[in-house]
Amino acid sequence: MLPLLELKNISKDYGCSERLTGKEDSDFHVLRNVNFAINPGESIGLIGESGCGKTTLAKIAAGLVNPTQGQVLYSGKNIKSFNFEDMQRVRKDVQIIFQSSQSIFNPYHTIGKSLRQALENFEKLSKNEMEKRITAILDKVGLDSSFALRYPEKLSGGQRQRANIARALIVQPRLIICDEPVASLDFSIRKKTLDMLKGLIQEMSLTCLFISHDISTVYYTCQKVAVMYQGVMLEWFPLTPDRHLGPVHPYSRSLLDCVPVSHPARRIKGREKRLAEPEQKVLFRKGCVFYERCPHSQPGCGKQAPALQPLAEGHFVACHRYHLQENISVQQVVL
Ligand SMILES: Nc1ncnc2c1ncn2[C@@H]1O[C@H](COP(=O)(O)OP(=O)(O)OP(=O)(O)O)[C@@H](O)[C@H]1O
Repeated sequence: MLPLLELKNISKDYGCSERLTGKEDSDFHVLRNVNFAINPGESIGLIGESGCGKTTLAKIAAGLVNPTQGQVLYSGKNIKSFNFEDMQRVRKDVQIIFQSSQSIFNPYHTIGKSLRQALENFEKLSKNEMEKRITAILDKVGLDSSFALRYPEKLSGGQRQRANIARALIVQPRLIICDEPVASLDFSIRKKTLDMLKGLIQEMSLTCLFISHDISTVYYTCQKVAVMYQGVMLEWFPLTPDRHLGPVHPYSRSLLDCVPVSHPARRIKGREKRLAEPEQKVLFRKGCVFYERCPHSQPGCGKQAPALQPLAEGHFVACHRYHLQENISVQQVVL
């Protein structure tokens, strides 16, 4: 199957002010050789801690930011070769739901006017058709038509995030990128909003890239998970109901350990040690990016970066533990 969206060897550097003075290595490397593909109808979760480059990846995927290196393929075609009309199609087909709905809406426009503007960017509809689309989408996200006449400040955080979801879905996209869509919401409405989003993804047969720092949210909504650390993909694993192994990379497993467990007997001892903060941001170097924080690091890990290699069907991991120590089985390493 041809992926709907594919990122090939994507790197992104943000130049520092020193770059103007000619010091090229002062670039800030946010993404390094990231490969990513999403097939039509798939829901993939992308997890990693704050600042690892998730939003940058999402913006590159949506064509909002250019990568420093690498290619973005939409339906198999490099978007660099796209003309204005082709790019408009990508902008319509790929919509992002950002974490905070606070700054998404113009405070001087009603929700209805903002939704209308989103539609006008891509479709020529009569006034009547537009009003029908607005009422229908508000209804889908659980808001009645009176919300179209309200200003954003008159909505609660949860209602505004629903309106934000309506803004992304009203143009009938093919792929939605949900960038921490419930992180800014109260715990009491997170599950309800996630349920609604999950239902709409199924109902509208959408392809979904779900970004979160919380592995449990992704477990709830996706079929595959990609784990990123400091701009490098460390693991890809499937979330099938009969999964035996789950994630195996030490970083992915430490993310799993962060999920609150109610039963004291099932809590993991030594969690604080495994999740110790790095003393400083690790800049890209030869070895594994997780080397300094890894509870299982060996001298070889600091010298050579591990490649993302297959471990089982649909499961890839970039860790020397699995690929250098060939005499150790995966089960032995994980247990
Ligand atoms: N336009 C920019 N110019 C310079 N640096 C940037 C820019 N955008 C992002 N960064 C930096 O790139 C790094 C990755 O940012 P990004 O927003 O992609 O991370 P993230 O994983 O989405 O974080 P969070 O979960 O907190 O949103 C951060 O250190 C950020 O400061």
